[in-house]
Amino acid sequence: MTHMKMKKLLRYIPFYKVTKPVADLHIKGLSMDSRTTEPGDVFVCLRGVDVDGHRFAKGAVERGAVAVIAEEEVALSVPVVLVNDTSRALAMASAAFYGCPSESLHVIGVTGTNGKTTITYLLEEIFQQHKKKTGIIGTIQVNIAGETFPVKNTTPDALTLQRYFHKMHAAGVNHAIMEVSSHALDQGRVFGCDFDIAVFTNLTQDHLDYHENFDDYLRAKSLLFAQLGNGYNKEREKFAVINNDSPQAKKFIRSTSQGLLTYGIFEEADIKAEEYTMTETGTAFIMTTPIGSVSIKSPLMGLFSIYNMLAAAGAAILSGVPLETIQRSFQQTKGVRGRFEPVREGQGFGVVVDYAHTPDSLKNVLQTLRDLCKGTITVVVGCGGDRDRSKRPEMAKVSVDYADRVIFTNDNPRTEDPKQIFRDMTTHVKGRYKLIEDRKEAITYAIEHAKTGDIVLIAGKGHETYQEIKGTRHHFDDCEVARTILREMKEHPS
Ligand SMILES: CC(=O)N[C@H]1[C@@H](OP(=O)(O)OP(=O)(O)OC[C@H]2O[C@@H](n3ccc(=O)[nH]c3=O)[C@H](O)[C@@H]2O)O[C@H](CO)[C@@H](O)[C@@H]1O[C@H](C)C(=O)N[C@@H](C)C(=O)N[C@H](CCC(=O)O)C(=O)O
Ligand SMILES: Nc1ncnc2c1ncn2[C@@H]1O[C@H](COP(=O)(O)OP(=O)(O)OP(=O)(O)O)[C@@H](O)[C@H]1O
Ligand SMILES: N[C@H](CCC[C@H](N)C(=O)O)C(=O)O
Ligand SMILES: [Mg+2]
Repeated sequence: MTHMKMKKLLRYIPFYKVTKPVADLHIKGLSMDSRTTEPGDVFVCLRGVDVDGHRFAKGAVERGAVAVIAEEEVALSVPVVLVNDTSRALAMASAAFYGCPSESLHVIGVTGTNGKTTITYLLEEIFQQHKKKTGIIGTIQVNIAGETFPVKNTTPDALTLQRYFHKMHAAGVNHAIMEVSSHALDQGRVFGCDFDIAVFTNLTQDHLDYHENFDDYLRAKSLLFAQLGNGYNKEREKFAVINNDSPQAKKFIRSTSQGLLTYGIFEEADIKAEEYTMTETGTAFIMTTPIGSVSIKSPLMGLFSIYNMLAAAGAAILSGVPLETIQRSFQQTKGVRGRFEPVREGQGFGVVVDYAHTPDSLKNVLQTLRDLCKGTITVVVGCGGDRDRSKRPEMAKVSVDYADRVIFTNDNPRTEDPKQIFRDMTTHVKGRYKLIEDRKEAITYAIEHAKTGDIVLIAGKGHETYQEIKGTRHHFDDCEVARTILREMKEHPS
């Protein structure tokens, strides 16, 4: 789509008031950033977390914006469309501008504190086995039928998101799988998106820097289920796939009026894992489902991986995938980059890189390692700067409670002083840890002190390839660093 009539665009925005007639106005695009606005664009003023986009409306008009969507009157030479909520208006306008592409895609949204990326990749593998063309949007990257794009956010802004859906549609993708963050739900980034299936993983502490409290975090997450079925396409049935073992399951179930499929291990559920076992090589269980039972063997480790497989299986079954395909896919899965990823250079101890950056995920991973480890467990971990401060002492406590040796180090201090982050982390833990600010030094120390049968967990950064310090991103990759150290040790044994 290269242009559209403003009149048509406005049909998708339910309530608005215009300051000047827009009947004959042709628009060439939408913009939410005055720095990149182009002639013919409609500029949408977003009330940001840092600044108020209304301040930039004039600048956008100077760059050629032909209309502005705003929440308050702004004195401009072009028509201003007044709405209650510009974020949601942007989402609807973006969907309209790109021809509502999500309506013609089979869209699966995954939300929850942990497991989103993993489940989306499990689903990508299943659908590819099922010979579907996939598009995936999430923390690691966007991948549209094999073409990849770097990401700034786990869930992109509404305009970028609709552009990706449009690209998917044009590339012949039929299955779009995406992570939906609580920030995205709160800011209406996915408001213009017609989800067919919404998956809930779990809800534990994170992001309380952004959300006022845990209830506010829950409310944001539940919006995905509340908006299920609100799209224009009423022909296809919509489903919520809910983890019934989560203490919050009922609240999510109550948020939707659409179909429901539950999964779990301990509570009653439509999809259940029974007789599960865990070994050094993975997990095995019997998966009972509404379409039959199947025996699952997978290289994925830990109880949390079983939950991720059940969630993926739920969405896949609702998408018409046979159980045998799901079974084969779980057996052959390569896992996800930076999620419980082993680094093997022939050393006699284990090194695992994992993206655990919340108290609950760290606990899950350390518990899983405890069951596998014959020796001692060392954890190398830090807490991100400019993020939830209240999770810092919790993550430190989990480290000290579940690992034998604890090394606290930097993990993207961003604009914060690392020493303040360490102070926050260690207020309630006494002794039993070592502080090594430089992450490479910390990893080196952990690996050099590991003995046969031990395990070193390097947590928090997973797939990330940078360390952000004072606004600058320096190249840093946990797997790469660990591999280099292990190789040097092999070449120069001391
Ligand atoms: C805190 C937060 O959520 N920030 C997001 C938000 O930016 P913002 O509200 O701060 O925007 P702003 O800088 O205040 O600007 C407001 C408006 O003015 C405009 N502007 C600004 C300056 C100017 O000169 N001209 C102009 O027009 C901006 O384009 C914007 O439209 O909206 C942007 C567009 O959607 C996001 O990219 C940005 O994410 C930042 C980068 C971020 O770090 N977000 C994190 C916290 C986040 O969203 N994380 C979640 C979850 C991660 C996970 O757990 O997996 C995610 O989905 O990534
Ligand atoms: N179902 C789960 N329950 C608890 N912890 C999990 C679960 N799945 C994965 N984890 C842990 O959480 C970490 C992050 O997993 P993943 O990247 O799949 O989650 P995410 O929800 O996408 O996270 P983010 O919000 O950062 O994008 C993993 O490295 C692992 O330690
Ligand atoms: N998407 C999450 C990832 C955090 C990962 C951790 N390495 C950190 O930097 O805190 C966030 O931006 O909050
Ligand atoms: Mg993710």
